[in-house]
Amino acid sequence: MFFCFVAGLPLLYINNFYLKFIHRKLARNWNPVGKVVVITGASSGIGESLAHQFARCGCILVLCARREALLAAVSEVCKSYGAKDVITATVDVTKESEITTLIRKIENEYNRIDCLILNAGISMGERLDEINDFGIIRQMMEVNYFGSTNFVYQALPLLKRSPKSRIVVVSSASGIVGVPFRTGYCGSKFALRGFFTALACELSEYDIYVTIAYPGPVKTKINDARLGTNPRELDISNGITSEKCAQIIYEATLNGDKDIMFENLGRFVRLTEGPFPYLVGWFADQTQKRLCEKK
Ligand SMILES: NC(=O)c1ccc[n+]([C@@H]2O[C@H](COP(=O)([O-])OP(=O)(O)OC[C@H]3O[C@@H](n4cnc5c(N)ncnc54)[C@H](O)[C@@H]3O)[C@@H](O)[C@H]2O)c1
Repeated sequence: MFFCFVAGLPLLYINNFYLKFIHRKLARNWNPVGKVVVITGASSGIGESLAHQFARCGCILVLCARREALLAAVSEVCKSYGAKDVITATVDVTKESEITTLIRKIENEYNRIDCLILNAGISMGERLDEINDFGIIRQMMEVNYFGSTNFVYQALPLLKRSPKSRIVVVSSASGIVGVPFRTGYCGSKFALRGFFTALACELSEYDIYVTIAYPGPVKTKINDARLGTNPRELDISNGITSEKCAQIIYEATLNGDKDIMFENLGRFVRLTEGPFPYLVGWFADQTQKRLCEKK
């Protein structure tokens, strides 16, 4: 039995590679020029870099986040980079009515969405028994999970009006492996994986491509807004830049890839999390403890 499994592994690998090839072939011919690209959490970090990346391709950008002044600044840069048009909207993704208003606005202006990038998110840095308000865990789910799932729910009719449209959700490596000090964060990102994997199946008949990105550390200001009374800071100084992260996400979006594992470590974790859960769990535990410094 074991021998059959080991001997069959290369076959499984080749099969998977073949299916990926077919998938990319079907997703092909999606030219970003003039496409309506909606990005949540576009005021800073990965979202801002994604806005720059798509602006350079002459896209029509709809940028949303909560901080109006920052959004306006991102919009100016995008215009100078060649965006065909830029709309900014102050939207808190936890507020259903604000999402609805934006979707109506996009429908009136463009009557379609070609690419929806669900990037808005917040982080945390405390153990569950250090948290003095369970509201933190709820807030994680409200922003990271319900913010993205409600947005895609409301945007679906417009996504269906565009051939081969794209949905991209920015999860995290912590959406594949549980790590300490991040129960709520991991919970929200794991949940995104389940939701969007299922949604990808449902949408295949409409020729809509769903990409889930699982970045490891990225050098952004995400730590500035982490929840908690005295949260630990995850040292992301050795992470990739947000520009690099955006470029990887952009290429996977064009390919219509199902998921994105970022660096070699991420790919290793992906391959080993199923067969070697104790090893991956121990490794994640050690790494997080090393990276998290008490403020
Ligand atoms: N930085 C990392 O190391 C890292 C690693 C993996 C995944 N991620 C994920 O990448 C995404 C972007 O994070 P980032 O690192 O660029 O951090 P960031 O803090 O620079 O960006 C987060 C963005 O989300 C927006 N946002 C937060 N709450 C919101 C709300 N309620 N409504 C609307 N917008 C809201 C912020 O205003 C900001 O524009 C997040 O989903 C995060 O979980 C980050």
